[in-house]
Amino acid sequence: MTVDTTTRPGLRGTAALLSAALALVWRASSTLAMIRAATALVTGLTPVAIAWLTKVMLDRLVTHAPTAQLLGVVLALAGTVLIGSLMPSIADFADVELSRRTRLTGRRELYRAIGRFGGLGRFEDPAFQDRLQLAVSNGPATPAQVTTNGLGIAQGMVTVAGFVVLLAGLAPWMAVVVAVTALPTVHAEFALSRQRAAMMLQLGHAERRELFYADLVSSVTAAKEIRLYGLGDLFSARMTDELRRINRAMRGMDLQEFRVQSLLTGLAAVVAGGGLVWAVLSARSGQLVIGDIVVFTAAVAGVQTTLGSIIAGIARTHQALLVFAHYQHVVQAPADLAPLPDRPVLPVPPLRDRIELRDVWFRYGPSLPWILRGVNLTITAGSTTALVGLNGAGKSTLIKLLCRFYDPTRGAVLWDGVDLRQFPVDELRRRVSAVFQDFMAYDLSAAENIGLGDIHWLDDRQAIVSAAEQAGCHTTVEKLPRGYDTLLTRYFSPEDTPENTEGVLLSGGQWQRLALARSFMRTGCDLLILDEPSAGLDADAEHEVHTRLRTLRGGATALLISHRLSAVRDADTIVVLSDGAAVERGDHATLMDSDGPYARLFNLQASGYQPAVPELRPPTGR
Ligand SMILES: Nc1ncnc2c1ncn2[C@@H]1O[C@H](COP(=O)(O)OP(=O)(O)OP(=O)(O)O)[C@@H](O)[C@H]1O
Repeated sequence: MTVDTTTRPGLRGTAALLSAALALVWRASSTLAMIRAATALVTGLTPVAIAWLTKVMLDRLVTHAPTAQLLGVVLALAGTVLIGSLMPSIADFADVELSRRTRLTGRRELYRAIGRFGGLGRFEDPAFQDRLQLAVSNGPATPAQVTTNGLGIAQGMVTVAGFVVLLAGLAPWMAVVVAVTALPTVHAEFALSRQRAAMMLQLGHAERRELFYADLVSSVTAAKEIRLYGLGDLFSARMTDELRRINRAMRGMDLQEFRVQSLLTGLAAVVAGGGLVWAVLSARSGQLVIGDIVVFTAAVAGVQTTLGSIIAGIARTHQALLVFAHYQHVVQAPADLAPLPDRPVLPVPPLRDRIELRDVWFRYGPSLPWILRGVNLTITAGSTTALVGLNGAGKSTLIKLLCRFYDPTRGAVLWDGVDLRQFPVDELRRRVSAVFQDFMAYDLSAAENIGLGDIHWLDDRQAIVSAAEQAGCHTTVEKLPRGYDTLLTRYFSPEDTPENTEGVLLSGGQWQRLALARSFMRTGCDLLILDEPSAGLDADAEHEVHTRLRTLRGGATALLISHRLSAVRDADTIVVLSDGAAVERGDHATLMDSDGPYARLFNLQASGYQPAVPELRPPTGR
């Protein structure tokens, strides 16, 4: 794991984080923020006013002041107590509501930022995932925590300032002693908050693993294998191990905090006790009157308690800011797909001529092996190109580059001669439709599962039905209990139909047809990519999909990946990818004549032995 610099952001960094957190709260609700600030000011002044009014009342009582004056101060005292006791409820309400609204705004801005990540690289970076996890789980709550704690600090400062003024009138040295004893507390609290924030980041990794095992044990997707292979206990044990590790780290931190707090409380008690002895002795010698002792005691206790809470508030704010730093890191992350320097950004024109991969080299990380090694490949506009090759040859990787989920490590992908990096990525993707090998099965209705292929037509039932017809799944969907409105999951239940509360699960091949229908929603796209579109289809369906592909793609350029070579023999061009390079290309007849790797694989499948994965061997014993 990389060392995290956000645990020590420095003074300027802290100030920037603070203003960003406060700005987020202000965006969430400026009115509530102002109400909360007002309650902090009033609450801060209340204890000082009470102490002072108590002193005045006692002095008037001792000096036998007129009843009206005495009652006046009693009424003022009662009014102050009343206002003071109302403030916490108002502050609590404002805090909770402000926190709710800030979380909403924070989450919205965070997910908008995540949506702006154009590529996939960040999602595969464990260090970034740790930050992301922290940003998602705790980040949006931190600005409200910063504000509440910040106002608590301001409120405490008002109280301390008031008490120090009162205390300085009686014993200036005591004000100095109380302030000096606060210094070790400040230091200790800062150190603790830094440690806690660093621990949270480190635990993020363990928490993700714990969540991973917890999800596995309770997920319907994993339920079959877990039961068949008897993995439940293993995964539960791993989950509890992670949880134990997390608890151990947190317990260690709590204990350390407990020890430091106890020491500091002891120090404060010694100072307060010493002060009280002095005050009592001074009163006996006539230097102080009874009201002075009340003010003195209230001021020492008030200053110490409030200083304690100010310091704890600063530490909590500091810690919340350190967590907020991860949120900011994610929200402000620069574009992960950098445009080409010194080249203009261009609108994406409709594909007229060809897509070309020119000497493309690619690896998923600097320390990972090369997956594509100098691929040169031309995909002619309006034609069907099939990409074939053994498992791991790099076929899916190549289409990920075409969709610009990653940029080539070396070389370029050109769209009618223009480097893909010169196009706005969203615009490029609007010209592409795809069925990925690991396509999504959404826990939504059948109509939505198809309509998501083009959200502009999400509510257009006619467009959805027509896409389903093209993919050959219209009849299947129509026969579902609620037709296109049937929920394709048993994870949720339909909200509006109490008499029919169960969703329906589809078979693998049926899901694949739905994914195909989803890709057909995007009519008028320039490039249609089908990565193993027929792997889960029965023989009839496979034949139908491939024979109809020419009409289905409606003039678009098609790129087809399949292990069933009979399915791609009609393609205009077949490209064989081997070990990260395009080793053969041509139409079926040409490649068969040349008797190379394609012909060998084709003959192997045609001979009756038709594995979907040609090189797959039966597992050997260990
Ligand atoms: N996100 C990733 N991070 C790191 N390595 C990856 C990633 N995705 C794929 N690889 C590696 O890249 C290589 C090529 O994978 P790819 O999925 O492109 O092969 P393929 O030709 O589509 O294989 P198959 O026929 O099995 O689908 C594999 O060795 C795989 O381990």
